[in-house]
Amino acid sequence: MSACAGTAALGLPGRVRGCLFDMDGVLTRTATVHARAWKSMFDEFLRERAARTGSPFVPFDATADYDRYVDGKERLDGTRSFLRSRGIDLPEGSPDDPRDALTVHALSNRKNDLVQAIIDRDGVDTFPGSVRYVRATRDAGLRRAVVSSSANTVKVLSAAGLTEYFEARIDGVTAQERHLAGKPAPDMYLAGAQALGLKPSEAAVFEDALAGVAAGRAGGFAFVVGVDRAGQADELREHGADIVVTDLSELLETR
Ligand SMILES: O=P(O)(O)OC[C@H]1O[C@@H](O)[C@H](O)[C@@H](O)[C@@H]1O
Repeated sequence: MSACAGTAALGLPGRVRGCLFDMDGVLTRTATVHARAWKSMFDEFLRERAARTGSPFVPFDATADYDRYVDGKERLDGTRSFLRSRGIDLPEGSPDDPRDALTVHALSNRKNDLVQAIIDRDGVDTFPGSVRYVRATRDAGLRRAVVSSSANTVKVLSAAGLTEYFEARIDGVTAQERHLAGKPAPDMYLAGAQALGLKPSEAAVFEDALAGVAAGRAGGFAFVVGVDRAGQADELREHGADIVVTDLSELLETR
Protein backbone atom coordinates (compact mmCIF):
# COMPACT_ATOMS: atom_id res chain seq x y z
CA MET A 1 0.00 0.00 0.00
CA SER A 2 1.40 3.46 -0.76
CA ALA A 3 1.72 6.06 1.98
CA CYS A 4 -0.96 8.23 0.34
CA ALA A 5 -3.47 5.42 0.10
CA GLY A 6 -2.89 4.63 3.76
CA THR A 7 -3.15 7.99 5.50
CA ALA A 8 -6.94 8.48 5.33
CA ALA A 9 -7.50 5.04 6.86
CA LEU A 10 -5.15 6.10 9.63
CA GLY A 11 -7.07 9.31 10.32
CA LEU A 12 -4.20 11.45 9.03
CA PRO A 13 -4.00 14.17 6.35
CA GLY A 14 -2.70 12.99 2.96
CA ARG A 15 0.51 15.02 3.24
CA VAL A 16 1.71 12.91 6.19
CA ARG A 17 4.59 10.56 5.33
CA GLY A 18 5.79 9.72 8.79
CA CYS A 19 4.77 9.50 12.45
CA LEU A 20 6.60 10.75 15.53
CA PHE A 21 5.38 8.97 18.63
CA ASP A 22 5.92 10.04 22.19
CA MET A 23 6.41 6.94 24.34
CA ASP A 24 5.35 7.29 28.01
CA GLY A 25 1.56 7.46 28.03
CA VAL A 26 1.22 7.12 24.26
CA LEU A 27 2.78 3.73 23.52
CA THR A 28 3.48 2.41 27.02
CA ARG A 29 1.63 2.61 30.32
CA THR A 30 4.62 4.26 31.95
CA ALA A 31 3.31 7.81 32.51
CA THR A 32 1.69 6.51 35.71
CA VAL A 33 4.97 4.84 36.70
CA HIS A 34 6.75 8.18 36.32
CA ALA A 35 3.97 10.01 38.20
CA ARG A 36 4.25 7.58 41.14
CA ALA A 37 8.03 7.89 41.24
CA TRP A 38 7.88 11.71 41.10
CA LYS A 39 5.35 11.75 43.93
CA SER A 40 7.35 9.41 46.11
CA MET A 41 10.58 11.38 45.64
CA PHE A 42 9.05 14.88 45.99
CA ASP A 43 6.88 13.94 48.99
CA GLU A 44 9.90 12.63 50.86
CA PHE A 45 11.80 15.82 50.02
CA LEU A 46 8.85 18.11 50.90
CA ARG A 47 8.16 16.30 54.18
CA GLU A 48 11.78 16.62 55.30
CA ARG A 49 11.84 20.25 54.25
CA ALA A 50 8.61 21.03 56.10
CA ALA A 51 9.98 19.43 59.26
CA ARG A 52 13.23 21.39 58.91
CA THR A 53 11.64 24.79 58.24
CA GLY A 54 8.49 24.42 60.33
CA SER A 55 6.32 25.08 57.27
CA PRO A 56 3.26 22.96 56.32
CA PHE A 57 3.77 19.82 54.24
CA VAL A 58 1.89 20.17 50.95
CA PRO A 59 2.29 16.90 48.99
CA PHE A 60 3.00 16.61 45.27
CA ASP A 61 -0.27 16.07 43.40
CA ALA A 62 0.30 13.10 41.08
CA THR A 63 -2.30 14.44 38.65
CA ALA A 64 -2.33 18.24 38.76
CA ASP A 65 1.36 18.87 39.55
CA TYR A 66 2.46 16.02 37.30
CA ASP A 67 0.45 17.22 34.28
CA ARG A 68 1.36 20.86 34.67
CA TYR A 69 5.01 20.82 35.67
CA VAL A 70 6.58 17.45 34.94
CA ASP A 71 4.82 15.39 32.28
CA GLY A 72 6.61 15.20 28.94
CA LYS A 73 9.69 17.10 30.08
CA GLU A 74 13.23 15.86 30.52
CA ARG A 75 13.94 14.69 34.08
CA LEU A 76 16.04 17.68 35.20
CA ASP A 77 13.55 20.10 33.66
CA GLY A 78 10.72 18.35 35.50
CA THR A 79 12.55 18.71 38.81
CA ARG A 80 13.34 22.39 38.19
CA SER A 81 9.85 23.17 36.99
CA PHE A 82 8.06 21.68 40.01
CA LEU A 83 10.50 23.23 42.53
CA ARG A 84 9.97 26.62 40.85
CA SER A 85 6.19 26.18 41.21
CA ARG A 86 6.73 25.93 44.99
CA GLY A 87 9.20 28.80 45.09
CA ILE A 88 12.04 26.44 46.07
CA ASP A 89 15.51 27.26 44.81
CA LEU A 90 18.08 24.44 45.00
CA PRO A 91 21.60 24.36 43.56
CA GLU A 92 21.97 22.36 40.36
CA GLY A 93 24.64 20.07 41.77
CA SER A 94 26.14 17.43 39.49
CA PRO A 95 25.14 14.00 38.15
CA ASP A 96 27.26 12.11 40.70
CA ASP A 97 25.89 13.89 43.78
CA PRO A 98 25.05 11.52 46.64
CA ARG A 99 21.35 10.64 46.73
CA ASP A 100 20.77 12.60 49.93
CA ALA A 101 22.22 15.89 48.62
CA LEU A 102 19.75 18.77 48.32
CA THR A 103 20.42 19.49 44.64
CA VAL A 104 18.41 19.29 41.41
CA HIS A 105 20.62 16.43 40.21
CA ALA A 106 20.35 14.42 43.46
CA LEU A 107 16.53 14.67 43.54
CA SER A 108 16.39 13.70 39.85
CA ASN A 109 18.66 10.70 40.48
CA ARG A 110 16.44 9.56 43.34
CA LYS A 111 13.41 9.69 41.07
CA ASN A 112 15.24 7.72 38.40
CA ASP A 113 16.20 4.99 40.89
CA LEU A 114 12.51 4.58 41.72
CA VAL A 115 11.40 4.43 38.05
CA GLN A 116 14.03 1.87 37.17
CA ALA A 117 13.18 -0.28 40.19
CA ILE A 118 9.48 -0.34 39.20
CA ILE A 119 10.29 -1.21 35.57
CA ASP A 120 12.72 -3.94 36.61
CA ARG A 121 10.19 -5.38 39.04
CA ASP A 122 6.93 -5.03 37.08
CA GLY A 123 7.96 -4.81 33.44
CA VAL A 124 6.16 -2.50 31.00
CA ASP A 125 2.62 -2.69 29.66
CA THR A 126 1.64 -1.26 26.30
CA PHE A 127 -1.62 0.25 25.07
CA PRO A 128 -2.95 -2.41 22.65
CA GLY A 129 -4.70 0.25 20.52
CA SER A 130 -1.38 2.06 20.11
CA VAL A 131 0.44 -1.09 19.10
CA ARG A 132 -2.25 -1.81 16.50
CA TYR A 133 -1.96 1.74 15.24
CA VAL A 134 1.83 1.64 14.97
CA ARG A 135 1.57 -1.63 13.05
CA ALA A 136 -0.98 -0.03 10.72
CA THR A 137 1.34 2.93 10.04
CA ARG A 138 4.14 0.48 9.21
CA ASP A 139 1.86 -1.52 6.91
CA ALA A 140 0.82 1.72 5.19
CA GLY A 141 4.46 2.49 4.42
CA LEU A 142 4.79 5.47 6.78
CA ARG A 143 8.11 6.22 8.48
CA ARG A 144 8.14 5.89 12.29
CA ALA A 145 10.22 7.39 15.09
CA VAL A 146 9.95 7.54 18.87
CA VAL A 147 10.52 10.98 20.34
CA SER A 148 10.60 10.76 24.13
CA SER A 149 12.10 12.95 26.82
CA SER A 150 12.94 9.84 28.81
CA ALA A 151 16.54 8.75 29.18
CA ASN A 152 15.10 5.28 29.82
CA THR A 153 13.60 4.97 26.34
CA VAL A 154 15.79 2.07 25.17
CA LYS A 155 15.02 0.14 28.35
CA VAL A 156 11.26 0.79 28.18
CA LEU A 157 10.89 0.04 24.46
CA SER A 158 12.79 -3.19 24.94
CA ALA A 159 10.79 -4.23 28.03
CA ALA A 160 7.60 -3.52 26.06
CA GLY A 161 8.77 -5.47 22.99
CA LEU A 162 8.37 -2.41 20.74
CA THR A 163 11.93 -1.70 19.62
CA GLU A 164 11.53 -3.28 16.17
CA TYR A 165 8.71 -0.94 15.11
CA PHE A 166 10.78 2.24 15.00
CA GLU A 167 13.39 3.35 12.52
CA ALA A 168 14.69 6.22 14.62
CA ARG A 169 14.78 7.30 18.23
CA ILE A 170 15.29 10.74 19.76
CA ASP A 171 15.24 10.53 23.54
CA GLY A 172 16.57 12.03 26.75
CA VAL A 173 20.01 10.61 26.01
CA THR A 174 20.29 11.87 22.43
CA ALA A 175 18.87 15.24 23.49
CA GLN A 176 21.69 15.61 26.02
CA GLU A 177 24.35 14.49 23.55
CA ARG A 178 23.14 16.88 20.85
CA HIS A 179 22.20 19.72 23.19
CA LEU A 180 18.61 19.70 22.00
CA ALA A 181 16.19 21.84 23.99
CA GLY A 182 13.57 19.71 25.72
CA LYS A 183 9.80 19.78 25.16
CA PRO A 184 7.86 22.14 25.00
CA ALA A 185 10.56 23.37 22.60
CA PRO A 186 10.08 21.66 19.21
CA ASP A 187 13.75 20.62 18.84
CA MET A 188 13.37 16.94 19.71
CA TYR A 189 10.47 16.48 17.29
CA LEU A 190 12.34 18.40 14.59
CA ALA A 191 15.28 16.04 15.11
CA GLY A 192 12.89 13.09 14.86
CA ALA A 193 11.52 14.28 11.53
CA GLN A 194 15.04 14.93 10.26
CA ALA A 195 16.12 11.42 11.29
CA LEU A 196 13.35 10.08 9.06
CA GLY A 197 14.30 12.41 6.19
CA LEU A 198 11.03 14.33 6.49
CA LYS A 199 10.02 17.98 6.75
CA PRO A 200 7.81 18.91 9.73
CA SER A 201 4.98 19.53 7.24
CA GLU A 202 5.18 15.82 6.31
CA ALA A 203 5.10 14.39 9.83
CA ALA A 204 2.41 13.79 12.46
CA VAL A 205 3.08 14.05 16.20
CA PHE A 206 1.36 11.79 18.78
CA GLU A 207 1.45 13.08 22.35
CA ASP A 208 -0.30 12.78 25.69
CA ALA A 209 1.55 15.58 27.50
CA LEU A 210 0.75 19.28 27.40
CA ALA A 211 4.44 20.10 26.91
CA GLY A 212 4.51 17.57 24.04
CA VAL A 213 1.53 18.88 22.04
CA ALA A 214 2.96 22.37 22.55
CA ALA A 215 6.23 21.13 21.01
CA GLY A 216 4.28 19.70 18.05
CA ARG A 217 2.48 22.98 17.52
CA ALA A 218 5.69 25.03 17.85
CA GLY A 219 7.44 22.88 15.24
CA GLY A 220 4.80 23.45 12.53
CA PHE A 221 4.07 19.74 12.11
CA ALA A 222 1.44 18.50 9.67
CA PHE A 223 -0.85 17.15 12.37
CA VAL A 224 -0.73 16.92 16.16
CA VAL A 225 -2.72 14.10 17.76
CA GLY A 226 -3.42 14.62 21.46
CA VAL A 227 -3.91 11.37 23.36
CA ASP A 228 -6.06 12.02 26.37
CA ARG A 229 -5.15 9.61 29.15
CA ALA A 230 -5.93 11.99 32.01
CA GLY A 231 -9.23 13.77 31.23
CA GLN A 232 -7.45 16.85 29.85
CA ALA A 233 -8.85 17.01 26.30
CA ASP A 234 -9.51 20.78 26.43
CA GLU A 235 -6.00 21.53 27.70
CA LEU A 236 -4.46 19.31 25.00
CA ARG A 237 -6.37 21.29 22.35
CA GLU A 238 -5.42 24.62 23.91
CA HIS A 239 -1.75 23.62 23.92
CA GLY A 240 -1.73 22.60 20.26
CA ALA A 241 -3.51 19.32 19.46
CA ASP A 242 -5.39 19.31 16.13
CA ILE A 243 -7.45 16.34 17.28
CA VAL A 244 -7.85 14.58 20.64
CA VAL A 245 -8.50 10.84 21.01
CA THR A 246 -8.58 8.62 24.08
CA ASP A 247 -7.00 5.70 22.20
CA LEU A 248 -5.07 5.63 18.92
CA SER A 249 -7.36 2.90 17.59
CA GLU A 250 -10.04 5.61 17.27
CA LEU A 251 -8.07 6.92 14.31
CA LEU A 252 -8.24 3.64 12.42
CA GLU A 253 -10.91 3.40 9.71
CA THR A 254 -11.73 -0.18 10.66
CA ARG A 255 -11.48 -0.56 14.40
O1 LIG B 1 13.38 10.07 33.99
P1 LIG B 1 13.32 9.68 32.56
O2 LIG B 1 13.04 8.23 32.31
O3 LIG B 1 14.49 10.19 31.80
O4 LIG B 1 12.03 10.40 31.97
C1 LIG B 1 11.84 11.80 31.94
C2 LIG B 1 10.40 12.10 31.58
O5 LIG B 1 10.06 11.45 30.38
C3 LIG B 1 8.78 11.75 29.86
O6 LIG B 1 8.57 10.96 28.74
C4 LIG B 1 7.70 11.50 30.88
O7 LIG B 1 6.49 12.04 30.39
C5 LIG B 1 8.04 12.13 32.22
O8 LIG B 1 7.10 11.75 33.18
C6 LIG B 1 9.42 11.71 32.65
O9 LIG B 1 9.70 12.27 33.90
